[in-house]
Amino acid sequence: MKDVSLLIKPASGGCNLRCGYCFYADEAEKREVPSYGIMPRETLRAIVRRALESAHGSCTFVFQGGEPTLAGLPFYRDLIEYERLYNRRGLPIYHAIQTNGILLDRDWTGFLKTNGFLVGLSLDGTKESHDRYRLAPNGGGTFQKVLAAAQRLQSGGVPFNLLTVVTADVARQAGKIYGFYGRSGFRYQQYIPCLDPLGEAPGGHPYSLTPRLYGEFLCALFDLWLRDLMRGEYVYIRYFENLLGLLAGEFPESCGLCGECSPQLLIEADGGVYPCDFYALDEWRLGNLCDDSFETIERRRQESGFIALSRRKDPKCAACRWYPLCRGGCRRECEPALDGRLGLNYFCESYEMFLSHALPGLREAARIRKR
Ligand SMILES: C[S@@+](CC[C@H](N)C(=O)[O-])C[C@H]1O[C@@H](n2cnc3c(N)ncnc32)[C@H](O)[C@@H]1O
Ligand code: SF4
Ligand code: SF4
Ligand code: SF4
Repeated sequence: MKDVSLLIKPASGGCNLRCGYCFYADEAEKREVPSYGIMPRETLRAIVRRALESAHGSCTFVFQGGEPTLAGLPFYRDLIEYERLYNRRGLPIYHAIQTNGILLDRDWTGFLKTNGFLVGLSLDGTKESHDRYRLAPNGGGTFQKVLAAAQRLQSGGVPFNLLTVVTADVARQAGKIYGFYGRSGFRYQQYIPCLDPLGEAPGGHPYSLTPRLYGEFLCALFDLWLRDLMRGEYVYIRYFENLLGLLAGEFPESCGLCGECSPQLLIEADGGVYPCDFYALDEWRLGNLCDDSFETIERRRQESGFIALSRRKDPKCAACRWYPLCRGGCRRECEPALDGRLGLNYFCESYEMFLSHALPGLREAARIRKR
């Protein structure tokens, strides 16, 4: 393999929060073994060794969960030690961690800084929208703690992206949230449409995002972002950045814009491998990185038809004028797949509404960025 990139769950689905919408808690509940516990050191060692001995380019280790900080700082110190042991060819190694921020004290931020971790921090907008669903086990809100973690990252000089789940509440407050992030110096932002649990008809929860609300949210956010760009203030918003790349003929970095699922490797705490964070389910288990080579896992991925299915889109996409910028979106938004074909993306209406609103502005943004 050229570059190896692994999404690792060191604490499985274990978490110190109880966010009402958590898709991973939903997936874990649907498995025979909901939690694989904390990853044993021997498993971590085997994974790091296999990755570093198989790669011919770089190695990227992304830690996620559940809550990956629950594995504890010594786990990550051992990771660095295993990398030192097995990186005999001096390959470049990159690190990232996606966290709810609750445990991020000065020891953590110091470690993340020293070892060049890129951090994703989950914050759902203002206190009002964040504290609606991102709750501690006792039911209390977590906004103040996450804000303190963000400030600690800022003062420690650790680069971080905010990840904001676009719930129905968040969608109604684009201006308030974007303004708050701007005043707080949070210039790297990613917004993820809130997904309803697998196998349920969408729209059944107070957090459920409707296609119309999501379309309106994207339009409002885009106008604010473009206004800032025209004033010379640049804010990174991952989706808009990917659209600019697509317009310039580049390959998108965001998986849902590639036109098909990319070959991801999600590693559970027992070393088990799955094709995507959204499909860490028993029926999609591809093997175990402690025992199986990357070639074996790749062969099983092909046999499973996971990527092939993502190419069989709803017929509406083939005739759609927005396909070059939408590409049918993420497969998880096209469930249920029936008769060997994906359904129409649940947010199709949002993408049509947004792309027809934003195309002239995107072209203008591309011109401004070229100057
Ligand atoms: C499953 S969490 C794991 C990492 C860590 N516990 C955290 O919250 O950042 C990864 C990301 O998925 C987001 N997320 C959780 N449930 C979601 C849902 N139903 N739809 C979209 N994103 C969701 C979280 O807010 C977080 O940004
Ligand atoms: S903190 Fe992350 S893993 Fe934990 S419940 Fe919330 S979204 Fe899920
Ligand atoms: S389901 Fe979505 S995120 Fe997962 S591999 Fe497919 S396009 Fe990517
Ligand atoms: S806008 Fe709708 S029809 Fe067009 S490519 Fe996207 S999902 Fe398909």
